[in-house]
Amino acid sequence: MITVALSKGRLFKDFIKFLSTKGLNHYASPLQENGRYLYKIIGDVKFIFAKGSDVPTYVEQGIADLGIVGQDIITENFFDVLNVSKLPFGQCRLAIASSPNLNQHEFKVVATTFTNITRQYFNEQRQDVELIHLHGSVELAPILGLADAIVDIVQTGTTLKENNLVEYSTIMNIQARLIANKQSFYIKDEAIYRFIKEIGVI
Ligand SMILES: Nc1ncnc2c1ncn2[C@@H]1O[C@H](COP(=O)(O)OP(=O)(O)OP(=O)(O)O)[C@@H](O)[C@H]1O
Ligand SMILES: O=P(O)(O)OC[C@H]1O[C@H](OP(=O)(O)OP(=O)(O)O)[C@H](O)[C@@H]1O
Repeated sequence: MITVALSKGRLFKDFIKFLSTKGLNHYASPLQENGRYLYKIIGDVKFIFAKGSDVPTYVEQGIADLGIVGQDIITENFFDVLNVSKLPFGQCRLAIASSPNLNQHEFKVVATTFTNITRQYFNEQRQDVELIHLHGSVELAPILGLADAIVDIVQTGTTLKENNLVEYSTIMNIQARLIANKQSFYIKDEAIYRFIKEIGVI
């Protein structure tokens, strides 16, 4: 038995679609059954449903052998896990955004959930900014004057557009990643290989 930690939000929906397009309905169908279940065993795979930012913790600690998580989460935080491969879903980007017609080089206060990535970016730009950490609805910050700009995830661009904000720069492109516990990857190599081959990741 191997354990796979899944993000239970957007990436979960994307993963189900990914499984369906590959004809892997023996996984997709039971996974999408309604309910408040926290894990599901399908054949010899146990899927656990966690918050995206907690997925690498379950993998790092060896509770899960594999995990599916956004690149943003594993870049923002250091986790001692194996970054096995990219997955063909969850595409989005981390971008600097604010009201139109401003000069990015004059931003002094930036609000974001991703303070580590943002700090590194502005350090590399040699631009001194104060960071404000927010947990969500980050777009409110420049609108209400809490910050000059934000660094946040942009996918379709709808949230920015509907709030009269524009993108200034892309900081990083993001997609889902398959990660693995370092020990499991060697100890449970056969079972892990069977699963990742079955879902067509290698
Ligand atoms: N529009 C988007 N907004 C946020 N994340 C997105 C978006 N598009 C793709 N992603 C990716 O999805 C990941 C979030 O996945 P998911 O929603 O499954 O996580 P979650 O933590 O369970 O959800 P939530 O944070 O909404 O509770 C992000 O880390 C990012 O890589
Ligand atoms: O470009 P778009 O397709 O509009 O997607 C981007 C929006 O989606 C995410 O927010 P989410 O819905 O997760 O809410 P949150 O801001 O409260 O975290 C992200 O933080 C942006 O606000």
